[in-house]
Amino acid sequence: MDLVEIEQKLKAAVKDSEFLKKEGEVASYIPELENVDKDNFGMALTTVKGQTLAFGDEKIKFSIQSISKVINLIMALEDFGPEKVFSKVGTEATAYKFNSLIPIDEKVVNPFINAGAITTASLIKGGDVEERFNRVLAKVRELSGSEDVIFLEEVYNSEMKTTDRNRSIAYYLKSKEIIEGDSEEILDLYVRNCSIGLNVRQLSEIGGVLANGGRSLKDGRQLIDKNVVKTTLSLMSTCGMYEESGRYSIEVGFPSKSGVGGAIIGIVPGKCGVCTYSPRLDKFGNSVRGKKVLAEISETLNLNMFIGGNNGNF
Ligand SMILES: NC(=O)CC[C@H](N)C(=O)O
Repeated sequence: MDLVEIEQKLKAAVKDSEFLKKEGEVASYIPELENVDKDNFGMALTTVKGQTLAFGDEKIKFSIQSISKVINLIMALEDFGPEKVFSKVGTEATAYKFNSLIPIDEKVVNPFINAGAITTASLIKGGDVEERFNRVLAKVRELSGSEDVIFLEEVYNSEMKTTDRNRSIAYYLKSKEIIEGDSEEILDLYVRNCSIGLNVRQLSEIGGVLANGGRSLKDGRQLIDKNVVKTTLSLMSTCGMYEESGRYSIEVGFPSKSGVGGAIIGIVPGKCGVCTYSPRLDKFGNSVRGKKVLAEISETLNLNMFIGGNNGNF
């Protein structure tokens, strides 16, 4: 399939999803997240050859929110290795909401709920919060191949004022000795990471690197260790879409991660990264229109990992 054909299929999927334009609600528990045009829609796809196609509101920057959980995990694994990381967070899915305290026992059930990502944030090396956050920003810039990744201060301030639930999670994790260090600082880093601002093109480039076994799309340099990529993508496919992960996997069939800002990043190993942005969410916190578009292109572009046959012909 050539790029022109891919482009046609993407456009068709966007058009076919138009009937969902008003479906779902924008997240309001972080007040600043309501401050967007609810009908925005953008998408991008980046092949492992480094070609990117982008449509719609492709220039609009939104907060990465829970997609930062992927970055937290990658950095924790690189900084401390799997043994330490998986002594603190597990590898199994949960039926509880992303901000629940229930899936915390000896460890947190997985790294893709808030408690898990607060834990992995605690395993990102650096001196103070500033230094650690700068490392995270540098990583996102490197992976997206773009310096124009920003910190959305209004989103950060808005969440910091309303983040009682995450604050209680951080203190609870400290009381269980799952995290070490200052709970407030770890919470601060977690929320800063959620407030990173970028667009669909930049996120799909990150997806492209993950689809390329962690190698740069520009010069083939290994930007993320291969084993870290393997672990991250496995967990995304089983836990990336919260308590909807199983259903989503049936319908879409490749590792993905969503955020309450309205974005979804998807990775089709060996083929492409893809990103949708549409801020209206379902009750689980996943973008309604994003899911529909990804389900359609999974079929029309043969991206479903669980279907063999003609799947290699991307
Ligand atoms: N699901 C999400 O995107 C959650 C991220 C958000 N910053 C929170 O902690 O609640």
